[in-house]
Parts: sequence; structure tokens; C-alpha cells
Amino acid sequence: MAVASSSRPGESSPRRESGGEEDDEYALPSDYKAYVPVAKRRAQLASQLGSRSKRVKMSDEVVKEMEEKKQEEDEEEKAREKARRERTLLQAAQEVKEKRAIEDASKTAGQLAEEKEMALLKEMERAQKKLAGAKEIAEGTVWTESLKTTWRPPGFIRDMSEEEWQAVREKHHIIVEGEEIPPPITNFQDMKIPKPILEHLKRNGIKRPTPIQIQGIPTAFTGRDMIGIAFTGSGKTLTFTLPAIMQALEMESKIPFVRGEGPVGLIVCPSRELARQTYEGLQAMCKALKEGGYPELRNLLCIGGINMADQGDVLGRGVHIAVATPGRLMDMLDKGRLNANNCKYLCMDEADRMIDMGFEEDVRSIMSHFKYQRQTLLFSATMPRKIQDFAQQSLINPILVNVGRAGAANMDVIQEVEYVKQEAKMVYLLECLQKTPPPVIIFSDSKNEVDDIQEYLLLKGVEAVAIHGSKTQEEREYAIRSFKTGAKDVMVASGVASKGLDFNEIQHVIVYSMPKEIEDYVHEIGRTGRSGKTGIATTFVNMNTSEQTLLDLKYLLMEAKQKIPEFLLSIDDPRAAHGTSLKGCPICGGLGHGIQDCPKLEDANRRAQAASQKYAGGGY
Ligand SMILES: Nc1ncnc2c1ncn2[C@@H]1O[C@H](COP(=O)(O)OP(=O)(O)OP(=O)(O)O)[C@@H](O)[C@H]1O
Repeated sequence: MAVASSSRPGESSPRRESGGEEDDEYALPSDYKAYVPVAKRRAQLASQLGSRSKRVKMSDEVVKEMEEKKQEEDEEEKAREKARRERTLLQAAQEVKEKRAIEDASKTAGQLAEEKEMALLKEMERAQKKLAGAKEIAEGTVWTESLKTTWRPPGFIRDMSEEEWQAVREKHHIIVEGEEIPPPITNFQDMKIPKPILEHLKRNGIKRPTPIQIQGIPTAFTGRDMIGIAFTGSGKTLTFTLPAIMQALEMESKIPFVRGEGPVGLIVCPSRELARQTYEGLQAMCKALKEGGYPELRNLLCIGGINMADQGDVLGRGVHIAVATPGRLMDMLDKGRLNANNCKYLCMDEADRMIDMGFEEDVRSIMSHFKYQRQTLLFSATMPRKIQDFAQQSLINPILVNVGRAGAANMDVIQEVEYVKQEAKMVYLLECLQKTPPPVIIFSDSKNEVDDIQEYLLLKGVEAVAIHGSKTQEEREYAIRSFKTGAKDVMVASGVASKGLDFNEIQHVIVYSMPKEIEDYVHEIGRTGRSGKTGIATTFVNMNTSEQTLLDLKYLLMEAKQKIPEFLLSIDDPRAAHGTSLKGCPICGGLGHGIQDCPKLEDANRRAQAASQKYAGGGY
């Protein structure tokens, strides 16, 4: 009798003998295959396939079967994992959605609208590239330190505490942003301005600095990048021309400039007239310096429509400061007639207008001519948040000096808004002219209307000149000259042609057609009420004026504490009902609308898109 095997199924018995199997009740079937767990099978297969020397011959069929099985198992596991992940994501998304719904339910429609606006603004900012030269962008040059100058505030001001400085700022309604802000200085003598310039300023009635000058001049003198925002007629020009003179004087005193050298300072303006006016102011100060025994500083006016050969003498002996419009400047730089190799100081007057007018690319192209680090300054009366943010990215550790809200009207202008039917405007204009003695400026945005008004006034015996973009350079210069000297009583102008112009004591500005953009209105009425004097602005509105523009106007009048006519009072702001906070539109600064309704939105988007395409296409 066979001995019962103590071994378990699957274990081979060394004592089993052949032939006795059929009697053994524990005997395994002949086709029995021992169970091998998958992991072990896989390991076996791997070792069989992996080591050639030890490879056991297996039929191709078995290998294939096992591989397929493994693949199947892997795929199943992957599918399970994917489903698990999807479930988790779905759950998380659902939770966020529910949470947001709860939050949104507690938000006002105004808050939701604001959030939407911020998202829109962020989108636009992403498309906008910083204002820097193509070379700097391409080479990734990043300047981190501000430019150093030798100028220091007087010791007694340096010794004052930060709280004392802040008290001075508060007294003059100066708001500053930035790091290590130089102290405000409340008189020109303490700013260490050369005596001949001080005397020249005094002769012109400029005895004490205005708020923008109190903080802006020391900031610029120390070499810091700066954004200067202050209302129209508040003396921004001096704030950026004086530092250019100081830089030039310092350089000239070290090594006198010779042919082909310079400029050390570059001031870019959006219009020829404004450039000429700034140049003339500079010339007068440099003349005073020279007469006072200081070295001669040579300035160059670089604008379209004039013959540069007339300034051959300046070009031939080296230029200290150039005042330019973007187009002519670019041309001169490209042709090598002027270079920015030694240029340390770049200022853009009416910087936001320049960007609005499509000069942004020109400015970048000008910047690419700079060889070394520069000090950059941007000025305007209306610098909307969007441009401030964009500018801040482009400057080095900049200081923002702000007097009043950007885009606010000058408080020295009495604003009168009148409802005048379109067909009655011309006749009423004559009556309106009687409000004050001359000089008076009349603004219209249409060139044809400018011509029509001038013709009508001439017919009625009023001495009027006209200026707009389609006039020749001679006509423009003649108009400005004869108006400035008092030979003509009235100037009819398109807004663009007269931005930033400083005419003597304009009594009355008539806004014949209300511009679509409130910023333009602020600049237009700002031709009066300059350097602390009071002026009047009369604005005609009617059915042709959009409700949104009227709303912007209403808020501007409210802010400037002006009388608001009944028909403006009756216009309701749909946003107020939603509880939207009435901050200025970040694109144009208007108080009566948000980004989505901004008249400049389309333009701003188009420009941002064009810029990003140019970048993407390697245009830089
Ligand atoms: N400290 C001062 N005291 C008195 N008058 C001044 C002072 N500074 C500048 N002015 C005069 O004030 C007038 C306006 O100055 P400026 O043209 O610089 O204004 P602005 O701020 O640039 O205005 P806008 O924004 O319209 O261009 C000029 O005639 C200028 O000579």
C-alpha cells in the first residue's frame, strides 16, 4: 500500500513513485498547473527575458499571452486612476462653484462689475510691453539702480525728520509714492539753482515753487526716475527743464562739449507747438546763465516742418539739450545727425497724450538709441491709472509725485456748462465772447468747424486766427505768434494742436464742441486759470453730446465744486444704483463710466494687440 503523502497540493513529493498514482486519493490531475501569483509570474518572465544567459526557452505564444495580460492589467489600472482623478476634480470644482455662488450672492452688482473691470484691465496690461528700447528688451538689460547725481539737498533739510517732510507735503497737497523719496523744498534758493536762473525766474514772476515743483525738482535733481502728475498750468515744465539744465551744466563743466557730442538731455513733446514753447523757455534760462558767467549751453529744437540747417551752428558745436517731437527726432537719430550716446536725461511731456496719439512705438525706437542708463521722467495733468502702472514698470525705482487727482480739472477755472442747440451755437458764440475781454480761445474737435468758426468771426469783425493739424507750419506759427503777442484777440483751435500750450493770461476758453474724452476737455479748459490766476471756461453741450460724456462732465464739475446745471443734475448714473464705487476709469480717468464703456477702450485694445503682435513677430 502506498504511503499517504503529507505534502500539500502543489508540492512535489520526493517519495512518490511512478505507476502508483491512480491509487493515490491526493494525486494531482495530469494537466494540473500550479498557481503562481501574477507578481511572481511577472518577475519570472522578467528574469527570463532579461538575462540572456539564463533564458529559458519559452514558447512565443506564452510570452505574448503574458505580455498582453500585463498590458490589459496596466490599462485597467490607468482607467481606474483616471476615473478617480476626474471624480476628485469634479468634486473640487463643484465645491468652488458652490462657494463662489455663496460669495457672489453676498456681493453687490457693483462689486461684480468692478471685478470684471479689473480682469479686463489685467488682460490689457498683459498685452502691453514695457516702455524700453528694443535693444534693452532684446538683451534683457534691466537697470536696478537710479542714476547718481552730485546734487544734495541742503544739510538743514536733510536733517529734518521724515515726519516733518511729510507735513510739508500734506500742507501743499502733494501725494508721493515710492522708496527713499527726497525731501520737498519750499524755495528755489534751497534747491541750489544757479543765481542767474533764480533772477531770471523772479523777473518772470516765478518767486516760489508750486507744489509739483516743491517735490518734483528735488526728486529730479537727485537723478530719480519720476512720474509727475499735476493739474494744467501748475508749472510742470519748469520741473523738468531745470533738472535737464543742471545735468548739462555738470557735464559741460567737466569736459566742454564739441562737435557731434550730446545731447545730454532730451525732452520729447507730442506737438510741434509745445516743443517750441518748451525750447523757448529753455533758451531763455540758458541765456540768463551765460550772461551770468556760466558756460554756454546749446539747445536744439528738433521738430517737423522746420529746416534743421538753420540750427547748423548748434549741431556743429555740440548739443546740450534737445527738445523734440517723436517723428523728427527718430529721423535725426536714424540718419546719425544726432546721437543719444551721451544722453542721460529723458523726459516725456504729456506722456499719456503721446501714448494715446500712437507715439508709443516711436518712443521705444528712440529709447533704443540710448547707449547707457538714463534718468526717465514722465509728466502730465491727466495720467490715467493704466498708463501710470505701465510707466511704473518701465522706470527704475520711480517716484510718483501727484498733486490732486490725475485728470482732475484745475480749481482756478470757473466752469460754465450751457445747453445750446446745434443750429444756435454760432450766433450764441458772439454773445458768449462778450463775457470777458480778450484773449479768448475757442476749441472744436473738427477741423472744418474750426475753419467755419474763424470765417464767421472774421465776417463779424472779430480778429481771429485758426490752428489745426492741416494748417502748414508757417500758418500754425503765424497763428500762435499773433495770438501770443496780442495782435489777434481770438484763437480758434482743434484740441490736438494746442495741448499744453501756455498763452499769457487767457481770460476765457470756449469749448464749442464738447470732446468725447473728458481728458481732452480737462486739457482744453486748462489753457486758462494758469499759474494761480482765475479763468472762465464755457462749454456748449446739446443732444449731440453723449450721455456718458455728460456724466463724466457732471462728476468733474462736482469734484471741482462747480455749479451744476439742472439738465446735468437730472442724468442718473446707472452704476450708482449698483453700488459701484465711483473711482476714475483706469483707461481715461473719466469719473462717469467704467472700463467697459470707456470711449478709449477700442483704441487701447487695438494698440495693445498691435504691440503684442509686433513682439510676437520678432519686430523688436
Ligand atoms: N513757481 C511758479 N510761480 C508762478 N508762475 C509759474 C511758476 N512756475 C511756472 N509758472 C508759470 O505758470 C505757467 C504754466 O506753467 P506750465 O506751462 O509749466 O504748466 P503745466 O503744468 O505744464 O500745464 P499743462 O498741463 O497745461 O501743460 C507758465 O506761464 C509758467 O511760466
